[in-house]
Amino acid sequence: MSSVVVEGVTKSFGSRVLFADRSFVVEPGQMTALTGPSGSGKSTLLNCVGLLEKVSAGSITVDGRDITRLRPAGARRFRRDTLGYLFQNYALVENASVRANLQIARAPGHRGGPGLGLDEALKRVGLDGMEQVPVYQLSGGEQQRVALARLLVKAPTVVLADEPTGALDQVNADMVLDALRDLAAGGAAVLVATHSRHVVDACSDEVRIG
Ligand SMILES: Nc1ncnc2c1ncn2[C@@H]1O[C@H](COP(=O)(O)OP(=O)(O)OP(=O)(O)O)[C@@H](O)[C@H]1O
Repeated sequence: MSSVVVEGVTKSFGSRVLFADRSFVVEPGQMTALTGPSGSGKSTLLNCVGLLEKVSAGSITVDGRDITRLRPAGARRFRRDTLGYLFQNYALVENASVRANLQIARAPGHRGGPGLGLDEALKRVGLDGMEQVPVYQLSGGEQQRVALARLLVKAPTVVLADEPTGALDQVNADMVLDALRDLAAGGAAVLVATHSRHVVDACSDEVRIG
């Protein structure tokens, strides 16, 4: 179980301050919506928690460790063992099969929950029978569902989702929200950047920036 403690975080690009002195906590079991106008820095803040961007000031503590101070090897371990993400570009290996993309999620040493088996996860997202298909042959919505299945297999203790229902129809959007809620119910700390009221309503609380 991991809580994410964001304390006094500021992010600037050059002289432009995107957000300043932001503090909030996402507890294990909580699904928090991150909202704010377009350009306010929601994706950037998720990227800071995912260690894809550096904070300009402040700390982000997970399991009592300030992850903004991790060296590259520690950052890699954090991403591999603790973090799961559902971003707009899906971050899948396009030439590999659906099954291979899910197998990567269970790297040795990961510290997530028990997670779903591969077959169960594929069934859950409606992609059973497609294990051998290379990802590049799938539609955008199907790729999004592979990324979701990968999260369910990994069962990470910190989950970051960036506009996870943006490109999906209602049925698939609800599938994504149900899965994220299940991860939270299993003890994950889930942070979801969104403009959608429907997504905010599915969350247990809301942090606004901008
Ligand atoms: N590497 C970078 N260098 C300079 N500016 C950047 C960089 N990354 C993001 N920005 C700027 O920071 C601002 C915030 O972007 P971000 O994508 O975090 O906003 P957002 O709140 O997620 O927006 P949206 O709701 O439209 O997705 C944007 O104006 C963007 O151009």
